[in-house]
Amino acid sequence: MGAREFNFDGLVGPSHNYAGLSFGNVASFSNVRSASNPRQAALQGLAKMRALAARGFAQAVLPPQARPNFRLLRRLGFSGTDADVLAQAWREAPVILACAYSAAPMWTANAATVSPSADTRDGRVHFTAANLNNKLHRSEEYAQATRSLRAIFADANRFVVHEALPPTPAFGDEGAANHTRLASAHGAAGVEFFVYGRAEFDPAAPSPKRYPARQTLEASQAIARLHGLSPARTVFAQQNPEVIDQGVFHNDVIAVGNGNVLFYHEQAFADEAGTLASLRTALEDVGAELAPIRVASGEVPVADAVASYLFNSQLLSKPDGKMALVVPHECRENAAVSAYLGQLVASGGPVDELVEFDLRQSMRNGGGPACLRLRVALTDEEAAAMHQGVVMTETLYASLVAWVEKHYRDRIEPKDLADPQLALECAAALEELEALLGLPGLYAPD
Ligand SMILES: N=C(N)NCCC[C@H](NC(=O)CCC(=O)O)C(=O)O
Repeated sequence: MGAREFNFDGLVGPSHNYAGLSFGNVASFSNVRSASNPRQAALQGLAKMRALAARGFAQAVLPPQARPNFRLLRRLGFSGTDADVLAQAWREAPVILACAYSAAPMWTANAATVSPSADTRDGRVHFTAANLNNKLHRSEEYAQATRSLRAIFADANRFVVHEALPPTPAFGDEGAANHTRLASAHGAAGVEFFVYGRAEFDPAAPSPKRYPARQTLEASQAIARLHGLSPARTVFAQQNPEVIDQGVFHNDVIAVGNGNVLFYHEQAFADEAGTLASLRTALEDVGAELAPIRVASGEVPVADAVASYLFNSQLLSKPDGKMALVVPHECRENAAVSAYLGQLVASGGPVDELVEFDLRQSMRNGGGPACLRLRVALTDEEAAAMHQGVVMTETLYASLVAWVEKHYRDRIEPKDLADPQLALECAAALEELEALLGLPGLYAPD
């Protein structure tokens, strides 16, 4: 039975803006209050999807979320007509207004954790939407993410979309940004690798001092239980708290895995040797051998990895058995990273090609190629059973480009969030998108 990895990229929403909402995410903080270009952001994301689909990689799209989040604003005491709510929030709490307008659901690596059917006890594909409770602007994404995933993966015989974990610090969950799957092939049983930043119920465990650890061990363990994963093929490892304090707010900023390859920085994990040993043992259980690609600090310092997003790359298996590394342009602009990449593809190892994209609009908020996609490995039967309207084709690409050009602004500054017209534009865009993707009622209120 054939199986492929679909990358579900987030379609950037019409309110993409820079509000400095993510403490611990260096790019988000440094670009606070600069002007964004939502139209360009969406087109950059679509160009990546189109190019990878054209290469034969399985590519799909996850829709944006309704913004502004009036439910959040009203829950926080802003009242009256929609225009009154926006005006009052702008006057009294512009940061809360920015949270309600955030287009952060574009980073679909944080939408959910996904376990393919080859790994789960009941043989279904399991999804758990991430509660993202570390940041106000992301803390309600799980509701629409759950709804969108249930609409796309509706066949209960093959798919299950769990409720998000309790939204409390003990279960801080950031989805697939801290989860990697290693396997000999996408359809084969694999090892699920969860990386956490802190352990709530173990006060002695090390934790970062400066920036928050967003993912807990307890959340990762709960997901492994919910998804029915085999303990012998599940590895939990702690992220190095020192790199969290240097801006590595998710594991996918310092490591990425695909097939039997783990591409990682030597400082990624609290216990590098122990983590590799656990992965090796677990992989033996599925008859595979770990192929680590270790990047030393002498080759690429952590600061360069964070600035360039070298590890926030997509590692994609090609039909010839080799892998392509999908990187942002920033990797070419960083001397150490560019030199490293030149050696990597010439080394005769598993990665023999670089594919570069201009994703600057997303990068300025701390989102690289890997943040923008959720990996869903599906058998051919499962792929046929999901909703087909989200699969990237030339036709869908052309319709989405026309839709973006019709509805999106090319500039949003902080003051624009107070403009009631922007809210109307966002609503009109999403109403049309439901029809375009063949998902009527996607944004219907609960
Ligand atoms: N690494 C992965 N998988 N995802 C990147 C997420 C970036 C996102 N940025 C933001 O939410 C910035 C929004 C703002 O500041 O306006 C975040 O920090 O959660």
